[in-house]
Amino acid sequence: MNQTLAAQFLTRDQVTNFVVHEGNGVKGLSETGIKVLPDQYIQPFEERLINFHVKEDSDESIPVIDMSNLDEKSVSKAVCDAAEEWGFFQVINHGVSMEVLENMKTATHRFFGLPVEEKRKFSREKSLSTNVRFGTSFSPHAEKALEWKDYLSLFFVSEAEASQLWPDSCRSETLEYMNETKPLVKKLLRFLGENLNVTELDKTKESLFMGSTRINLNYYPICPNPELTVGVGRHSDVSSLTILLQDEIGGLHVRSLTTGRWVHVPPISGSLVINIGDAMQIMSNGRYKSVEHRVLANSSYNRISVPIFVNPKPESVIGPLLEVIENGEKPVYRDILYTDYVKHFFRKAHDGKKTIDFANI
Ligand SMILES: COc1cc(/C=C/C(=O)SCCNC(=O)CCNC(=O)[C@H](O)C(C)(C)COP(=O)(O)OP(=O)(O)OC[C@H]2O[C@@H](n3cnc4c(N)ncnc43)[C@H](O)[C@@H]2OP(=O)(O)O)ccc1O
Ligand SMILES: O=C(O)CCC(=O)C(=O)O
Ligand SMILES: [Fe+2]
Repeated sequence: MNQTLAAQFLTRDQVTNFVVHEGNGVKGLSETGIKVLPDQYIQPFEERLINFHVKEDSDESIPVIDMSNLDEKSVSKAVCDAAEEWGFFQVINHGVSMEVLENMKTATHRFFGLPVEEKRKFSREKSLSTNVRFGTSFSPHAEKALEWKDYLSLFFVSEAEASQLWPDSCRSETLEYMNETKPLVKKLLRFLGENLNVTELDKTKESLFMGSTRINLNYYPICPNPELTVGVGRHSDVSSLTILLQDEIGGLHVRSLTTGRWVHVPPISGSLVINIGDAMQIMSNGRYKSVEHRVLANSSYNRISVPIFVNPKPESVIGPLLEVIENGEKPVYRDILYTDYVKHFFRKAHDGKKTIDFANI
C-alpha cells in the first residue's frame, strides 16, 4: 500500500471493507480525498487502454438517428443497419421529454447523495428483496481488479412492489422514465422484429423481447488515477435492448466492429443511447450485434448514467427465432433458459464478449 493512502487506510482489506462491506462505495472513497488509487482497482495493462486504440478525433462514430423523421421506412432501415453494423446508436427526437430525463438524473444524484446508512438499507446483505440492490463494482467477489463504479439496480415487478421496495428518493422519477420510454422501446423492437420476418409484436414476442425490465442507476465518482482503472470493464449487455441515459461528462466507449477501435459515444443533450444485448444477438441468430463497451473513469467530474435493460422474461427459453431459421439458415446458438444465462453473466467478472459462448452450439 502506498504512503498517501496508508495515512487513511492501513491495509488493502481496510479499503475493501470500507468500500464493499460498509457500503461507502467508491463514492465514499473518492470523498475522503484520496490522491492515489488503491491497489485493488489497478486493472491489468491491457484492460486500461486509456490511449490505446482510442481515437477521439476518429471519423468513426456510432449513428445518430432522428426518430421524428416522418419517413418510417428510412428510420426503420437506419435502426436495423445500426443494429447489424454497430450494435449501438443514439436516438434524438425520441418522444421522451427533456423534463423526464432531467428528473431521472436529479433523482440519481439524490439517491447517491443520501447518507451511507440510508443507501446501505439496499445492500445485498440488508435489502428486503433481491430485486433491489445497492452495490459497487460489478461482482466484487469474482473480480481480480475492482471497477470504479457504484450502482443501484432495480428489477421491475410491479408499481405496487416498487412502492414498497424502491428507495423514496428516486422511485417516482425512475418509474416515470421507465414508463415514458416504453413507446420508444416498442417502436425499436417492432422495427428490429419486422426485419427478421417477425410481423407482429404479439404477446409471445413481447414476452421474449421485453418480458422483464431492470434499471440501474450508475455513479462514477472522481478517480485519482483514471488511467490505471475502469469505470466499467469490457462487456456486452445480456439484455434484448438497452436504453441508456448518460449525463454530459462522457466516458462510454464502444468497440467498432469494422476496425476493432474503441470509439467514444459523445453525450448529446436530450439523446438516448441504444444498444443491442446478447439476448437479441442470440434470437436474431447473430444478425444483430451485442457489442463490447466500457466506461473510462475520470479525474475531474462525477458521472452518472441510467441504463434500462429490456430483457426476455427470466423463465423464457431463448434461441434463434423460428422466423429467422425457417428459411434454412443454420442456427449458431442453442436454446437456453434466460435466467440461467443471466446468472452465468453475474457470477463472473466482466470478460468482454465471452458470456455469449454459454449459448454456442
Ligand atoms: C451491476 O453492474 C452491471 C450490470 C450490468 C447488467 C447488464 C444487463 O444486461 S442486466 C440484465 C439483467 N437481466 C435481468 O435482470 C433479467 C431477469 N432477471 C433474472 O433473471 C434474475 O433476477 C437474476 C438477475 C438472474 C437474479 O436471479 P436470482 O434468482 O435472484 O438469483 P441470484 O442467485 O440471487 O443471483 C444470481 C447471481 O447474480 C448476482 N446478481 C443478481 N442480480 C445482480 C445485480 N443486479 N447486480 C449484480 N449481481 C447480481 C447474484 O449476486 C448471484 O451471484 P452469486 O455470486 O451470489 O451466486 C452491466 C454492467 C454492469 O457493471
Ligand atoms: O455508464 C455507461 O455509460 C454504460 C454503463 C453500462 O455499460 C452498463 O451499465 O451496462
Ligand atoms: Fe453495458
